[in-house]
Amino acid sequence: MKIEKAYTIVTAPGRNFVTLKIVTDEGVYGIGDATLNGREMAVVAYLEEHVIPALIGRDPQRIEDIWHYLYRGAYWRRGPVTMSAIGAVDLALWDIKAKAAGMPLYQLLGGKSRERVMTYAHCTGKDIDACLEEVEAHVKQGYRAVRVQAGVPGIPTIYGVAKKEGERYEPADSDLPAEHVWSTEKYLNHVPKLFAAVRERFGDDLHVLHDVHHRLTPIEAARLGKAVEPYHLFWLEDCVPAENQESFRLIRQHTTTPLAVGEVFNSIHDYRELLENQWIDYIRTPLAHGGGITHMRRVADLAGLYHVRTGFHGPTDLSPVCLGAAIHFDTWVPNFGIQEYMPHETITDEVFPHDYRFEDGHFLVGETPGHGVDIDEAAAAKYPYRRASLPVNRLEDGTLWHW
Ligand SMILES: O=C(O)[C@H](O)[C@@H](O)[C@H](O)[C@H](O)CO
Ligand SMILES: [Mg+2]
Repeated sequence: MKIEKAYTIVTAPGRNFVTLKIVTDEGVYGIGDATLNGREMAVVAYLEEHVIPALIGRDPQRIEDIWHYLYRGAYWRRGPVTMSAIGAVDLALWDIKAKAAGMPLYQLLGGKSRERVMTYAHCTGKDIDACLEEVEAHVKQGYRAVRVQAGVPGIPTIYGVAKKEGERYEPADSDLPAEHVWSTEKYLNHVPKLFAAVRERFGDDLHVLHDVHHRLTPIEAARLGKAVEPYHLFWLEDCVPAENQESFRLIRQHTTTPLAVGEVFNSIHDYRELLENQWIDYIRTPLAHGGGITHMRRVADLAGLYHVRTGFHGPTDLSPVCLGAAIHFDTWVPNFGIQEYMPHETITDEVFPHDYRFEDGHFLVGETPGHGVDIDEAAAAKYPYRRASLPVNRLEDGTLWHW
């Protein structure tokens, strides 16, 4: 079998997505997700100029060798653009291998470790009461786990909270970055009240998660982790920027609140100290940004040594291709924790037909050979790309702040 051609498809059904399609001389093809929110065209350029020409004529079944050719063989290693490009190739190649074998991807990985994949939903509100209503609606739909984010008095816009009630939030919502105002003091004084209210109304069994989006310093994160211990969160996510892995030593010394990190990571080396020192509890890197299945299963295995579980990123800015592949991975991986789920818009689902199903707060993996997600190229062509950016944050005095 040989790779005959490969090309990128950029489409914006609701939001931007980049897809890589690899076609073989035997007619079997595979697709991978190459979407990097707000930096889509950088990955397209990397794939078209540096990756696709080097793939033509290769045997697509040699996934491991192609991965190392693109990673180890490159002078410039790692980074989100490179690793998303490699991730897209890897997902497409696993799709091809599973199709050629006539197996759903989870079978090729080693078979089912569980019957269904627990997901968590996003519940947001302009204030605590509005957020509680969202939780109520999701519990009624069968969710066992919810991420809660509510507006904070005195902060005009909070990332992760929908602009209008009943709407979802879109991370990249303007041509150039919108500017948000951030106040750590107001946030830290308010947010524990949200968890107290959730526990009071919904009791102890519901899994409750929260995302800090990297806004705190280590000692502030320690204070928050400690303050919310009575409400036993499933996890506290991205409480500090994580370039300095050592920050987590300090946080861990102060709190038993479980910590999740990694949606902006792309390499096993980003995790090494965090895992070896047992400073975190969940890894978040999606397959599409972490070099695909070939690399992320190594990260998951390393994590497993330290009782750390997976909790893959699953926002609307990863395409159904990444989500579909993740559901196969989640069905197989021994140390699975939870899968994030922000439902895609109907037009997104129409462009990306898939066989995974959502039922009663869980995903059920499909049985179609491959990862079970396809792209309708004619439908994709109807939605042209438009630049969209994530916001930036400034403190109340104008200082540019962390993501
Ligand atoms: O789902 C999450 O946990 C997130 O933090 C997202 O809202 C990201 O910020 C977004 O996916 C960036 O592209
Ligand atoms: Mg997050």
